[in-house]
Amino acid sequence: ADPNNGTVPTPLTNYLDTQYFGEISIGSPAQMFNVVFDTGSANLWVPSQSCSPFSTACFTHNRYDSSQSHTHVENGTGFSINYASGTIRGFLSEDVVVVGGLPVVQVFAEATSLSAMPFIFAKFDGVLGMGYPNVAIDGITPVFDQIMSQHILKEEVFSIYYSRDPKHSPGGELLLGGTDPNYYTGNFNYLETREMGKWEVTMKGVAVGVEMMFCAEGCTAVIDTGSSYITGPASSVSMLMKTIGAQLDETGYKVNCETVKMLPSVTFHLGGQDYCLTHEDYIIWQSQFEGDVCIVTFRGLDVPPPTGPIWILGANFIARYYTEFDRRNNRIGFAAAV
Ligand SMILES: CC(C)(C)OC(=O)N[C@@H]1CNC[C@H](C(=O)N(Cc2cccc(Cl)c2Cl)C2CC2)C1
Repeated sequence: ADPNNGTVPTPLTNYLDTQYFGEISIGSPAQMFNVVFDTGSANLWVPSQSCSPFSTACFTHNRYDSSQSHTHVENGTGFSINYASGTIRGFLSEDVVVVGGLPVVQVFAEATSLSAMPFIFAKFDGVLGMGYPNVAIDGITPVFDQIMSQHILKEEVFSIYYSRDPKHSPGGELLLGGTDPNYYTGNFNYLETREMGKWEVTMKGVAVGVEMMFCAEGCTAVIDTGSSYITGPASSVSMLMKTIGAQLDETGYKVNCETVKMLPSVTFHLGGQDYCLTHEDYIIWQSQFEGDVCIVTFRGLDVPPPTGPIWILGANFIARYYTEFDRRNNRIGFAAAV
């Protein structure tokens, strides 16, 4: 009998409200890795033991050593990902991957070069993409698809809880096969995924306070558990930041901490519902020795057509709204997070 009745939890660590990751193992005997469960991508990669000696980001992270695993299967096909934020290059291998105690035989990438930016800031070792197969590079079947084909999950869904405060424990939870009532209240509101095969929905507008300011004619919102912040078209975000009196410096937007209490809410109109973020949700208040710093968790990012222009709703949105990703019905559900 399955103690979890067809659901599989993985506790997540919350690093500074910007990186949420959980532990998986690869190989036999198990080699442990911390990975971001990223709905914005669909591949699994971890740093490789055969990393180039010049890749600093590799040596500060756990590395997979295929020579130490008796379930490793050679593949060797080349692999590379160009993120907006950095690049990784490597080659494919196959081995047993264990997520929440569930083993799957999985093709994944061993990264032999990781761009220093931004991976030297990463507390996690790698990325486990939770996106649809058609987003997967090299046409590799993603981990969640391999798990669904075992027909052991109660429902073909997974849900994500991100805590809002690094001091809470756990920092979050990935639940395969269902939703976890410990982490949400009220009912779910569902939105059909816009384009088959991506975790994105149609957004009907973005309001600041009571005033509709952006996306009034409709736009695309990507629900991306692997992004720290909310991003929108650079012009829209800079107008939004001007409205709340935020200044842009080399690390992002900041506001004077004295003004935080008076900041307006920002509301996202999704599927007939209003999803409101208050300053509590979109300001990260950091007390530093030279005084408090108040970071605004919005970034401008212009994604070129045909994909863009898009808004990306990342960790700070998900921390407020518990999210269910439903592969059976191709829809996303939101409920108020506890
Ligand atoms: C087109 C395609 C390549 C599939 O696009 C993507 O994969 N798009 C990914 C979408 N989700 C966020 C991913 C990302 O930016 N990072 C880097 C990152 C994020 C937060 C904090 C840190 Cl420190 C870092 Cl390094 C990966 C860790 C998830 C890119």
